[in-house]
Amino acid sequence: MISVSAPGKVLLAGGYLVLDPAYSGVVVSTDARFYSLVKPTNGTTTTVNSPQFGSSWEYNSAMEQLNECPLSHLNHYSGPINDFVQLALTEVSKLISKRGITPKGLSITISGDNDFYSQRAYLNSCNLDATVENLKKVPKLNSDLKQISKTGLGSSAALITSLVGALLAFYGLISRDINQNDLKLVHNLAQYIHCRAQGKVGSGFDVSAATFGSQVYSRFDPEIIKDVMDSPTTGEIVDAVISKEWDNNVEKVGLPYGISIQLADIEHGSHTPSLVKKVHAWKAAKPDEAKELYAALNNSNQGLVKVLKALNESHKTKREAYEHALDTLSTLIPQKWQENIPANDVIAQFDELRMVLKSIRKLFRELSDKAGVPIEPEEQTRLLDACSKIEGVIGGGVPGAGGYDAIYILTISRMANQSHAQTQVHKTWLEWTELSVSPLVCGEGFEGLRLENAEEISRAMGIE
Ligand SMILES: Nc1ncnc2c1ncn2[C@@H]1O[C@H](COP(=O)(O)OP(=O)(O)OP(=O)(O)O)[C@@H](O)[C@H]1O
Ligand SMILES: C[C@@](O)(CCOP(=O)(O)O)CC(=O)O
Repeated sequence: MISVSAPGKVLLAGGYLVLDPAYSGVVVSTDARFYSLVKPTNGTTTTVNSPQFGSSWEYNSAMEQLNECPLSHLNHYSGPINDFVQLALTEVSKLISKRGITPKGLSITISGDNDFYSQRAYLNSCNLDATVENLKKVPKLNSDLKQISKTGLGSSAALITSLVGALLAFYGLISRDINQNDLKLVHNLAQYIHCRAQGKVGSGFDVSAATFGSQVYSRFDPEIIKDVMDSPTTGEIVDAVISKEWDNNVEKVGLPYGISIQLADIEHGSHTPSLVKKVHAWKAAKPDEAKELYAALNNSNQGLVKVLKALNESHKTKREAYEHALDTLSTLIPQKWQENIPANDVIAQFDELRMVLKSIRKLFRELSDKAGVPIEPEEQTRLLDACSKIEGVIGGGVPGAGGYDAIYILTISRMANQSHAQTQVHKTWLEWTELSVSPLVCGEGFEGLRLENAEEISRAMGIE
């Protein structure tokens, strides 16, 4: 028995730009994770159980036979066909057969931490407000969801990455201590499967975060997988694609010590592909204007990378000044920070972070105006502005493609306890009436793919 997990993601900066290899994005991996548990059975069938979807999918035979009758789906006894799961199984089975391994009968269970799915309906049914305290009381890996509504953490990318990782580890194609080469293999295979399952080649930052954790990401060349997107594949083809030289770039950078991320799911929601389509239409119609705005956004995004690195470095080399900055700024409203800069250069770095987040938001609003797309809609502006007036709040924004989906806020908070800033941000959300704002419990996880204690995960999933 083996269990492998992969985290969710929040794209702090780089929405739209990250689709172009010339630009990079800053992505934070969450401590909300997706878990895949793989158990050998004596039989020849492969069963995948998803307690959260209330579904099981049974495949007609051992994975090697699936290989002979690709994608056949004999006994689908509860729930609709799950293209994401099915594609992961078939493509992995082709690869392991090609590498000379005989597949076994398996029982697989997949579950995501509660934050991947909105718990609103569940809390409502228990007459509870959407507060972090109440969310913490929801049973782990809640399978009593009243409806499946995603919160934007990238459930499908984390699901595919954890499943691919678990199967490759089970069959010994990656080692159990998961080294860099193993991560590359999982990344390439999961990225290819995820693109194929989605029917499009996105930037892939979600699979990259699920594999490598928090990072500065620039994308791979879509040409690497373009040819195999629609055509039938064999083990040879899958192996050739994942063995290519992928040119994606991953630089590990996380949130500096003492900074935590607060996430909220906004009930309204937006359809990401429509936003992307409209932005691209504007870009095609006004190439010069778009070039200029993308350059400015890139400048701010790079500024974010630079200041995150500088703060991480200061935490190592100027510990005392760093701790002093945390103590000072956690009690001040952001607008007062600049007055304290002369006394402490780490405060200047925190203030720079505040300014760079503001400038990214400003440029996203400009993009909203110019492209006629609500990337930071006015309702979100009002909510973010209200949060940005709280002591100890650094700033925030709309993650990923923006829209009405979600917001993130960075606060000064030492890890262990709930800081004043966090409490006030959550209070603001609970009392907010213009939009329905529901907090997520997770924070940054930093880590990517991880081998889990299979017994513990099995117990948490309620499996004997
Ligand atoms: N617990 C689960 N069990 C089975 N399948 C799941 C589970 N969670 C997600 N999936 C699969 O992932 C699909 C959702 O993928 P989709 O790309 O629409 O969402 P997403 O990855 O959450 O997107 P976003 O980037 O907005 O967070 C579902 O239709 C299902 O096939
Ligand atoms: C707009 C885009 O750059 C970001 C989408 O991010 P999200 O799914 O909204 O977190 C698209 C992409 O990178 O695939």
